[in-house]
Amino acid sequence: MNALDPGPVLSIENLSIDYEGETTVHAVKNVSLALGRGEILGLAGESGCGKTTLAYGINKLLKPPARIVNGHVTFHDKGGSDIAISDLNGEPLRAFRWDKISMVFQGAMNSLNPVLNIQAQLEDIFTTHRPDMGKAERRQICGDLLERVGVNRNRVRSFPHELSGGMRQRVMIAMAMALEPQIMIMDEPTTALDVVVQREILREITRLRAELGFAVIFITHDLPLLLEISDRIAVMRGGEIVELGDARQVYTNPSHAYTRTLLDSFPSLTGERGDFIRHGRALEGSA
Ligand SMILES: Nc1ncnc2c1ncn2[C@@H]1O[C@H](COP(=O)(O)OP(=O)(O)OP(=O)(O)O)[C@@H](O)[C@H]1O
Repeated sequence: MNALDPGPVLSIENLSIDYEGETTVHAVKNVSLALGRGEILGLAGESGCGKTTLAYGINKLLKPPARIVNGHVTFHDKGGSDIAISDLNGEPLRAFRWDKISMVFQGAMNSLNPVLNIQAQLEDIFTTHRPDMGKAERRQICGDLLERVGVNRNRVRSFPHELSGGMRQRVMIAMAMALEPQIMIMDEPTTALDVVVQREILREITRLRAELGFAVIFITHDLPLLLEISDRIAVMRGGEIVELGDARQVYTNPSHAYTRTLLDSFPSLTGERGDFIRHGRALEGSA
């Protein structure tokens, strides 16, 4: 975090989201949260607790029957201005999404267009959002972006089916990073990948965060993984945040009984296999 600019990059105040129907589901209940600039915030909780609904709510991606029934989400731009995300619509909202906050989802790698090569798909972001950028610069940046996420730049000519799942997910992360957003929301971004590839990508994300300074909201039900990469962890249950604290404190001394239950449900957190967590960056006291 930048010591000269300690303010949050995002504030969520009393956000409540319902799915309206014959029986209304209160999916997110009165959530308040401040995301620090450059912080990795892990959002944990069992299936159905409201994590994805909250992520969509932050970026105004919800569709009916979902409805924000209360609360505000404010983005604090590094330029100093505040943007009320709930008030954005149409073109300003579309521009805001890639530019200031971007998202990567679990199935994101399958959303690449199968008939266009990677170059065309990466370039499209710049032709849309940076129309004044020249072709040569665009091409250069597309290659740079791939290298940044650990994919050889000559892969720009590949089509999605020529890449492994891990590579495609890296391409999606490159796309989400293309405009250097101040926040990246990642919803189970590595769940579909094998453990080795998952770890490599997570290492890449934490390295890039250190290099570029973006904040991350990282969503997963995999608490051990969150303990490894997060500065702070929020635990959701039944639409509410029941615990919010730094990763070490959540691991060693959770304040809510439910967090303990969640921690105990991961056998890898106990015994020798838990070593990797205790030696993790966030838990070494320097976070
Ligand atoms: N389109 C919908 N219509 C009605 N209810 C919905 C809809 N989508 C989600 N819900 C409900 O909202 C609640 C929160 O769901 P959400 O998908 O946000 O949870 P989650 O924590 O992200 O779960 P998972 O880890 O399984 O993705 C759940 O009770 C779910 O059944």
